[in-house]
Amino acid sequence: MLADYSPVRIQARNSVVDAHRVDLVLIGARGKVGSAFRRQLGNRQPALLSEANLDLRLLAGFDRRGFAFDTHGIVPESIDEHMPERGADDVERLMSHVGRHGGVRTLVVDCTASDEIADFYPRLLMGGMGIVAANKRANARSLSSYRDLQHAARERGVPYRYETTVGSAIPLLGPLRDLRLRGERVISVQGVLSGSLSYILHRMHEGCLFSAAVAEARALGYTEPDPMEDLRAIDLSRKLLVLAREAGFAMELEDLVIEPFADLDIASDDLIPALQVADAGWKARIASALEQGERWVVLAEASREGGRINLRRVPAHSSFAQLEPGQNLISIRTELQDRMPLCVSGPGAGVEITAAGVLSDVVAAAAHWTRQD
Ligand SMILES: NC(=O)C1=CN([C@@H]2O[C@H](COP(=O)(O)OP(=O)(O)OC[C@H]3O[C@@H](n4cnc5c(N)ncnc54)[C@H](O)[C@@H]3O)[C@@H](O)[C@H]2O)C=CC1
Ligand SMILES: N[C@@H](CC=O)C(=O)O
Repeated sequence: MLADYSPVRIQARNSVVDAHRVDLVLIGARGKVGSAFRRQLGNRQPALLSEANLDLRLLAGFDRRGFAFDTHGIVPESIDEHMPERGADDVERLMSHVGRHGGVRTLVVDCTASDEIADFYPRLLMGGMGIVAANKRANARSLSSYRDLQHAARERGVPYRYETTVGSAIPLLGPLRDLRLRGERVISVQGVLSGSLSYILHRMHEGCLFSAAVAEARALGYTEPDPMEDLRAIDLSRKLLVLAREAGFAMELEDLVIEPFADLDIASDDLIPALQVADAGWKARIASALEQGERWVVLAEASREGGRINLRRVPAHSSFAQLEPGQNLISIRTELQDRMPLCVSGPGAGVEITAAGVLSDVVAAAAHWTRQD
């Protein structure tokens, strides 16, 4: 289970240098994104050491059921077999323990969809730990708690990155931040921001039934752990809120007008059969749009005045209607890019691509610390 992690010195340009060590604590370690992240981390560790002087060690990993912790570092792929059961209060103990793990820079990587874990962020940042999150919850709370997190990270000089929370691995929040730093005011953002809804609608326009399309999106790892969060546009509203705030709009959830994609009252463990009640209705709506040369898309948009999410019919030749299944497209209008808005596009969901985005954030977070040395 343990890797041989003696202190690492590496050969670089005819001299020997110490690698920059960063310890990782992975939460949601055996979830879909967490597992893919571990595989990718394990594959990249040697190259990151030799090419970027980064010694990224997996110090701890845990999920709802178990945890593993070793000060020497854990081989990322070994967690599946070696994760003793955890007790109810272990998260609290583990977080305190990690906080005391003196001297070494520690980065908490949150691959859960958990409010309980998001509650720890202020303490982690104020305690000098960095955070990389695929979890959207913390940034989608009140504007003041969003700002407090930004402030805590800045004050303590620790990295806080969450690029994958909007548009998966599409570079979106970073470029938005760059626009703001150079003083370019964003006027509005608009786009197809949900990977699962993009996939489901695309498949329905190809003739797939609604319930079957949802089942496919779930099997592909595009949906949230609870797919109803996608269908009710709850996940999408979190994304829009984060995107709007990163664009510089002082936005609260109440400023968004949200039309759920499918507002079914389902309290069943057997979700897919329960969704079949909506199959016929969707079939008719899709047929009617196609007959008129149109397609349905779920658009999310925000400006300083507010935001909205709704299902719309758009001409079949328009950019939003032409997306591949699961693809996102975001158009950003700024003072300097108004007539020709800045557009970014790419896969909006998917386990491997999201894990790759998390790994990019981890590397960027480690590089943030490296620059302070
Ligand atoms: N699948 C995708 O395309 C994308 C996913 N994300 C985000 O990634 C996150 C993870 O998604 P998945 O891997 O699909 O979910 P998942 O359900 O497969 O995994 C979640 C993991 O978190 C753990 N967990 C939940 N609550 C916990 C708690 N209180 N303490 C410790 N562990 C806890 C679970 O045990 C599980 O290991 C979600 O926040 C999702 O929104 C973000 C961008 C894209
Ligand atoms: N459920 C999300 C996945 C990424 O956050 C989506 O459908 O976009």
